[in-house]
Amino acid sequence: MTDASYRDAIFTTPLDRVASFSFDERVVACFPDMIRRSVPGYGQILGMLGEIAARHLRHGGHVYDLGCSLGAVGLALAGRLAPDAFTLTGVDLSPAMVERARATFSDECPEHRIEIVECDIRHLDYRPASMIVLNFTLQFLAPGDREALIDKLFAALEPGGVLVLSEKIVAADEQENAWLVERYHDFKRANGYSDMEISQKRTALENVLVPDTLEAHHARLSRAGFSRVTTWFQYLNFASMIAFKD
Ligand SMILES: C[S@@+](CC[C@H](N)C(=O)[O-])C[C@H]1O[C@@H](n2cnc3c(N)ncnc32)[C@H](O)[C@@H]1O
Ligand SMILES: O=C(O)C(=O)C[C@]1(C(=O)O)C=C[C@@H](O)C=C1
Repeated sequence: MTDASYRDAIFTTPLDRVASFSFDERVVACFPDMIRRSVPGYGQILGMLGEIAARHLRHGGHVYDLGCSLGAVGLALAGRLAPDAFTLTGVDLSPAMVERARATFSDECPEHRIEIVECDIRHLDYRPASMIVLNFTLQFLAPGDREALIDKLFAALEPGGVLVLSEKIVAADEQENAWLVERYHDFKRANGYSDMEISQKRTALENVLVPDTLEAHHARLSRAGFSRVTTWFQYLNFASMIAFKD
């Protein structure tokens, strides 16, 4: 990374009132550490995205990385594919994320054709694309806005294109869900988060990150027109799907 990345200590002190989570400067400063310690399988998903791109991306095709944060998906693709293999547009709404992502790409892979746009992914004018990635981003959109975005992305994809969708998920069965969430909290504890940090972050994410069930994701993708949807990764209550357009 271009700038120093700090250890996530955002919820280490007790707060009288926990504000809603946002991707502000404090989060940006510790984001690489936060996401690796908070998302089970995050590094493995990034590694596999390079392989999926190598397999499914048309040579020279365009990629969208929606909610790109600091550009981890673009970096994974640039690490796996030659500069002439693809062009990529990373999109994020957070100015602090965008600024650092731009600096990272110009420092780390200046030969790759990667641009970062500061924009709401709901309002972007999409050009035809061969691969679209939503790596833990759809979950932050209001539930009522998700279907329209997926429909728009289906329309932007070329025939033969793929959409990769990674999300925190909820299980429809209450007992199953409780077990997954408990083990997820164990995962966070094992990664150095205290009970207080876990509980305050959970409060901060209420109504900000609203997870869907895997079934709801599959149904939405099918309704949009994707001919096949596969859940290729799941680790506790985090999953990644790939949807194919004929
Ligand atoms: C969990 S992070 C994504 C992580 C990133 N994709 C990665 O793999 O490292 C979610 C990102 O989505 C962005 N975001 C949320 N809602 C958005 C929207 N409507 N338009 C654009 N970006 C959005 C946030 O600013 C944040 O950077
Ligand atoms: O910490 C949590 O509970 C999470 O859900 C992790 C999660 C995510 O899934 O996007 C939440 C916010 C941060 O962006 C990083 C990771």
